[in-house]
Amino acid sequence: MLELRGITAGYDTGTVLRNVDLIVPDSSVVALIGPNGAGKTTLLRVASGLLKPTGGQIILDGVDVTGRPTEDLARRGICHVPEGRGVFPGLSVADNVRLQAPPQVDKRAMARAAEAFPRLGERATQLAGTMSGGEQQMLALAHTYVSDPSIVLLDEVSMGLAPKIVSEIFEFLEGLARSGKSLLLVEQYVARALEFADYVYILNRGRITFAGEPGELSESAVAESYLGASR
Ligand SMILES: Nc1ncnc2c1ncn2[C@@H]1O[C@H](COP(=O)(O)OP(=O)(O)OP(=O)(O)O)[C@@H](O)[C@H]1O
Repeated sequence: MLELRGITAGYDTGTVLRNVDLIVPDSSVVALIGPNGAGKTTLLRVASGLLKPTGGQIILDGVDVTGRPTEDLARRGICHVPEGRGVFPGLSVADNVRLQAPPQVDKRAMARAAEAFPRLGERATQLAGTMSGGEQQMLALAHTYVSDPSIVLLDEVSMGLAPKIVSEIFEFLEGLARSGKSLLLVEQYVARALEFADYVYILNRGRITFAGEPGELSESAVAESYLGASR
């Protein structure tokens, strides 16, 4: 279980997150939604250790891991798929997959990636940067299968992709969830994310304005939280 307790964080330009509490229970899907600039990406960066919070704690399976480096959190089972895919465009698909894999699965890494997305298997020698946007996203997502994490942080993984590819990606994520992994999902397709999620948090201007089950959330509450941000 991942617990973010009273997280305050930001950049040189100012504080973005203020006293944020969020829990990702074991084997559950948590959706984090909110308007542009609310701080969703910043919160995922804190959760994976890429950004150190200025206040609060990160508790992973009961251990306080606040301030630990991102490699340490990765070893403890956190896998972050960042916004914008994060593949190495000048390397082949197979080399990208090998780089993502922990040493113990290195030799089986490409076979596992192809199990997750057969299209990657057909394109093992192609340079990642020459693949379509959807294929590059599959490559980034293969990481979540190959490295066998317990908690997966997903930042707008369907962004800018055709509906058919988005469906394929959601099917993959549903498979991950069924296999017992926990997901923390930042997603622009709010309705789809809510359908899939066990719990939902709304973040608005760096504060949590709703935490609960999707069924407790009315459409008007979602709309209000988004519209509220632009006032
Ligand atoms: N590296 C950075 N340096 C300075 N400010 C940043 C940095 N990254 C993000 N910010 C600022 O922090 C605030 C929150 O950004 P963040 O990307 O976390 O929001 P978001 O909810 O993910 O937005 P979006 O839905 O548009 O991706 C914004 O005002 C943004 O300009």
